[in-house]
This record gives sequence, structure tokens and C-alpha cells, in this order.
Amino acid sequence: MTELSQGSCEACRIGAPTVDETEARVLLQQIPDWSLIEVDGIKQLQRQYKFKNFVKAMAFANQLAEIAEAEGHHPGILVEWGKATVTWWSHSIKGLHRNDFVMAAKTDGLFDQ
Ligand SMILES: C[C@H](O)[C@H](O)[C@H]1CNC2=NC(N)=NC(=O)C2=N1
Repeated sequence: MTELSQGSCEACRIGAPTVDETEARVLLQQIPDWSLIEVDGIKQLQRQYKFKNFVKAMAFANQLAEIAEAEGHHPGILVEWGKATVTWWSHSIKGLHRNDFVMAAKTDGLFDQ
């Protein structure tokens, strides 16, 4: 488990600081399977996880939903046959907060269980 996954997710608030490009690159080194993408001008973290079938992908999504509810921070999740694509960004600040990197690391932790 990486150092990032040990962090706790502070509630997202309008005005919280976004992570700049330099910091993002440093944090990404701790979650190397994630990509930095931009959708409609909003930077986001994305990773696709592979599963043996649809039911296993759906179960992963449901477990991630429980973590998201507990943290009060929610991802985009696209479940397809054999895969789940997870996207983290902070809606409130239309970009990436350090919390998104924490949540990405926690998502990796869930997958690696
Ligand atoms: C009121 C509620 O806590 C907020 O709307 C939370 C819910 N979950 C959230 N999740 C994410 N990813 N970004 C947010 O800004 C966000 N805000």
C-alpha cells in the first residue's frame, strides 16, 4: 500500500486548492497506473480495472461506492463487461484536489485486496 492511500479525504469545499501540474506529476508517481486526462477543460484521474466478468466488475463498483460514501467524495464509474473505468476529480473546484489522488490510491488498495 502506498503512502497516499493512508491519507484521509477532507470534504471537498468550493475554494479548496487545486493541485498544479508539477504537484500532479509528483503525486502520479505513487499511482503509476492512473492517467491524467482533461475533459471539457477539467483535469481528472482515470484508470481502467479488468475483471473476469460483469458481475465482478459490478461488485468492485459497489465496494468503491461504499468507500466513496464513507469519504463523502465520489468518483465517476463506468462498468462494462470485464472492466470498470474509474475517474476521480473534485466537482466543487472543477479540477484535481490532493484528495483525488488519495482516493485513487484507495481505489488501487481495494482492487489489490
Ligand atoms: C455536499 C457533498 O458533500 C458534496 O457535493 C460533495 C459530494 N461528493 C463529491 N465528490 C467529488 N468528487 N467532488 C465533489 O466536489 C463532491 N462534493
